[in-house]
Amino acid sequence: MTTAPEVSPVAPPTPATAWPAAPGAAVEVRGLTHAYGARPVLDGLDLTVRAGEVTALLGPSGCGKTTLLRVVAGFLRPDAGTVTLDGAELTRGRRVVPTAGRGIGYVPQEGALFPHVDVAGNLAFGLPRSGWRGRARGHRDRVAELLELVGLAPELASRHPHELSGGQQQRVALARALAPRPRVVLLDEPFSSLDTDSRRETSAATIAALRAAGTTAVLVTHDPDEAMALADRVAVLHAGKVAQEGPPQEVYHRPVDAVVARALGEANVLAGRLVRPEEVSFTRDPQGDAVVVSTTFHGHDHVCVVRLDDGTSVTARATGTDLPAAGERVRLDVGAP
Ligand SMILES: Nc1ncnc2c1ncn2[C@@H]1O[C@H](COP(=O)(O)OP(=O)(O)OP(=O)(O)O)[C@@H](O)[C@H]1O
Repeated sequence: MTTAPEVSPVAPPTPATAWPAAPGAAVEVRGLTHAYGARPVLDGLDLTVRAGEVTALLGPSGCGKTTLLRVVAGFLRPDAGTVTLDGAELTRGRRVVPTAGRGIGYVPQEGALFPHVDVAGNLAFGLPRSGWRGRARGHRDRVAELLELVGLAPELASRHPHELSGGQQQRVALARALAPRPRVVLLDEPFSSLDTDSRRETSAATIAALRAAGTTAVLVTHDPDEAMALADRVAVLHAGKVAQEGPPQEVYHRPVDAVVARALGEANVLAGRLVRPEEVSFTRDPQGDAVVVSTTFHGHDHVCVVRLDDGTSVTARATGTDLPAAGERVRLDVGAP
């Protein structure tokens, strides 16, 4: 059962309804610990989210990504640790700044929109409530601006959520989260329910909108390709902590351990050295030291599993049409792709 956090408000850092564009903000998470009953999920987790950047949180199902987002958003009170936004503490001991006072937007996987209200109504929900006179006009302008920001046509303002595609719905959910000009937006696997084409298009539009708004973002995903393609930095969660954080290239090519290496994609660990499948090449050779176990076609390339004579299994990526078949002998070379 999920229980509501006991919220003992401390003064929010700034009003959540600030109309002028807020600068990007950095979130600092220190020593965050949370257990559901006796089961620890976060265990002294540290994470820095840099201002104006997109940080992807990557990790397998159940590793605590959503739990971390819920703590940062203020939906869940942690057992221990601190969260600060722009240097202002959001948690202080067992007291927390309420969600509404944090200046943080949240985009869940799906189903975030109010079904009986049109798009304009959904967006208006995220807008500041101050200034009654001229508000309708101001809201109309802002709704148009928000739709443009997320790459949606202005005519969609009068549609209801069920008259939109899944990708369009997620863009409206993002626009609504951006409406009050939050300093940070947290996105919890926002593209997971979309099919491949819509996913690519929606994720690109989402990142473009975040960058245009200059909003700091945390994007939860368990897809390493998505994390590396979309984010400025990637943080890999493992065993309740951030195992490694850094730019995608760095985490991919210089993982701190095999767990991080595998979180970012296929990896071979040979005699203590990490080798990515694209760094392994092989040529047909009856005198070679390995035999092909399987070859799987992936459109852009093939993934080949090859077994060395000492029993070590190695995964390689290969392009071309004349590839050795299962059972053929090959010679392996390891080097830069
Ligand atoms: N309210 C809750 N009560 C008890 N256990 C929970 C609760 N919420 C989450 N958990 C458990 O805590 C662990 C972490 O869950 P969390 O949702 O944070 O993981 P996640 O990394 O976001 O997973 P996914 O990628 O599948 O969404 C899981 O084992 C989950 O079953």
